[in-house]
Parts: sequence; C-alpha cells; structure tokens
Amino acid sequence: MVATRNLLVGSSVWVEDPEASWVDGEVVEINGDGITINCTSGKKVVAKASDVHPKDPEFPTCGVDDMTKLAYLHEPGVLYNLKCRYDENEIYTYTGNILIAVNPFQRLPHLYDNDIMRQYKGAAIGELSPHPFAVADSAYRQMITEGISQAILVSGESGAGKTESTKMLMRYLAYMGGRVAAEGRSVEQQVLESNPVLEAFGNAKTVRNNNSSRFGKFVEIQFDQRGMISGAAIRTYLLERSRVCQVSDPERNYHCFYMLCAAPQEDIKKYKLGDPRTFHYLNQSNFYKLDGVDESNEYLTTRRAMDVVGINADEQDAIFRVVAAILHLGNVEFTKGDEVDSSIPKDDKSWFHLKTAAELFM
Ligand SMILES: Nc1ncnc2c1ncn2[C@@H]1O[C@H](COP(=O)(O)OP(=O)(O)OP(=O)(O)O)[C@@H](O)[C@H]1O
Repeated sequence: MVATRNLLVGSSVWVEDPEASWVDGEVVEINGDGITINCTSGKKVVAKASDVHPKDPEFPTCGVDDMTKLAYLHEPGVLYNLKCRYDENEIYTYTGNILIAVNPFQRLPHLYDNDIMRQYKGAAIGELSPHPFAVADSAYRQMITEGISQAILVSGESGAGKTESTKMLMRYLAYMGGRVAAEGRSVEQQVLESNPVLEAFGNAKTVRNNNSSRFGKFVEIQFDQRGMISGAAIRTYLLERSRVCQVSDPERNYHCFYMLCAAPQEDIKKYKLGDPRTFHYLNQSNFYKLDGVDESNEYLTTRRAMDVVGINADEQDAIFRVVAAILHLGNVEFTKGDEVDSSIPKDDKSWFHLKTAAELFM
C-alpha cells in the first residue's frame, strides 16, 4: 500500500488482468485514485491505486534464487520471479529457508542423481541452487549439532508435487543416515520402499493428478547418536474411503484394484478376478489405463516393496484377499426377499460374487 502511494508518472508497475492475472506496464497518468497504465501487452488500462503494484525496473531477467532478495515481495513480484526461473528450467526457489517447488511435469533425472546428493552434503543453505536435498541436509545437520528433532512440512494444492518432493527428502535422509555395509532389508531401504506400498493402496488418478495421494501422512525417521537411521514410523490420516465404492469419470479407484486385476494368472485364479471392466467399483468410470504405467509390473513392484517393508507372504495374501473381496462385494445386486423388509442376492451372478467375497474374507 505504501508503495502504491509513491507511484509517479513513468513508474514501472504491475496491474491485475482478468486473463493473465498480472500484466506489467508504465504509469502515464495519475488522476486521484485512478491510475492510467500503458501495458507492455499493448493495452491501456485505468486502475485503482490499490490494484497497482510497483515493479522493480532492475529485476534480473533470470530472476533471483531467494525471494527475500526481491525489491518488492508482493504477489505479482513473486509469481513473475517463479515464472522467469521456470522458463530457465529452475523449478526450485527459496524464500528464506522455505523452499518453493514448481511442478515441472517432466522427469528431470539430472537434478536428483547421486552426484547431486553428494554435492549437497554439508553445504549451507544458499551455497548451492535451491533444492529439497539442501532442506533435508539442513534438517539433518541441525538434528546432529543441536540434538533436537526436526520437522519438514510439505504443503501445496493437489498435483503441486508434494509426494515427489517428499520422496526426494526421504531419499536424501536415507542416504545420509544409511549404513554403507547394510545387507538385506536395511531400515533405510524399508523407509524408501514404504512409498510404493502406500501409493498402491492410497493413491488414485484424479482429474488433477494421475497419482494423487488420497490421505495425509506423517513420516517419522529416527536416528541414533551417530546420525544413522535406527527406525521409522509412518502414520496416515483420513483416507478418502468413499472412493472405494464411488468413482466419477474420468477418475479411477485406488491403484491396487487395477494392479490386482493384472496380476499373474495364478493370483487371478485364486482371487477369481478378471477384466476391471467387469467390476462395478471400477466400471463406474471409463478410465482404466494410466499412460506409461504397466499394471502387472506395478503389482510385482508392490509385492516386492511389501517384502522389503516386512509384510510376510501370509499377510500379503490376506491384504490382497480383502482387496479382491471388495471388488466382488461391489458386484452383488439385491432384490426383495420373501420376508417383510428382507432382501436377497438378485441372481446367480450376485450369489457367485457374494460367496466368493465370503470365501476370500474367510
Ligand atoms: N519434481 C518433479 N519432477 C518431475 N515430475 C514431478 C515433480 N513433481 C511433481 N511431478 C509430476 O507431477 C505429478 C503430481 O505430483 P505429486 O503426486 O507429487 O503431487 P501432490 O502434491 O502429492 O498431489 P496430491 O495432493 O494430489 O497427492 C507427479 O506424478 C509427477 O508426474
């Protein structure tokens, strides 16, 4: 507000625009509360002083890596900085010790390889480009030097990239706290392999995100005095349970249902499954296949991840029996029974699914 009062003819400014959110321009006339601006888009607009924000004429073309360096920390300034960086393939930006990630919607493996992890080890925040590894490293160092538990909060709207960013943070912490000589199922492997398991049962395709987590989670990684991972716990919150029975087009139910329908023949027979199109809980939506995802492969990956996490074969079987039984239950249709207020399965098909569900539930 103070800044807008200081506007002069010739000042560079940002003004709200119904299409582009904000456009920049130059003040050409000030008439009381009305400011006339020649926009770089070619438009001439008259706006209220409160809707006009000053623009830094010396703003560097590729933006700044920490928003606290911006001359004006207002909405158009922040958004423009993020856009300039994004155009240069810089998806991470700091605001002090907060890291802002802009979803690149493409794989950027060079940003996350092991060499990069090595570079961030021990580097102070701000020394290297903004990165989730730097945030994880800073939390790890503070835990070691101060002996106090640290928390990293990851927030954003659906599809913003929270799950991917969290995986990077976990990977880095597992790298720092992992034992080089660990054999078999180390805790850090278990920490990392918990992700595919949680995603199989708690993620689904929504309109905004093909791999949307339909639950919240608190991941706790414990370290010993030497900074080595000694244990881990994951608490999940508020799974969207309604999705199991009701799916709207073009979304999908939880990934585990489609994976199980693509399991090896032996499992398909055991669970009496088949084409996902034949199950009511899946065929309410016409969307079955995710681009670039091979469900049978996902099933095997999930099984392997369950092994690593420590879910034994019997427990895995019990879990998948429940998943299959749910699909069968969804296919049971009812009709009126002979007794008052009673109902019975409608036909042989419904009886089959009901009996199969009962067998699977044991
Ligand atoms: N850093 C990244 N590199 C490459 N792709 C990314 C990155 N972050 C996000 N994505 C892409 O965007 C998709 C959505 O991201 P993600 O699942 O992390 O969002 P989210 O914030 O966890 O969403 P939700 O709240 O719906 O679970 C990912 O499946 C991936 O395709």
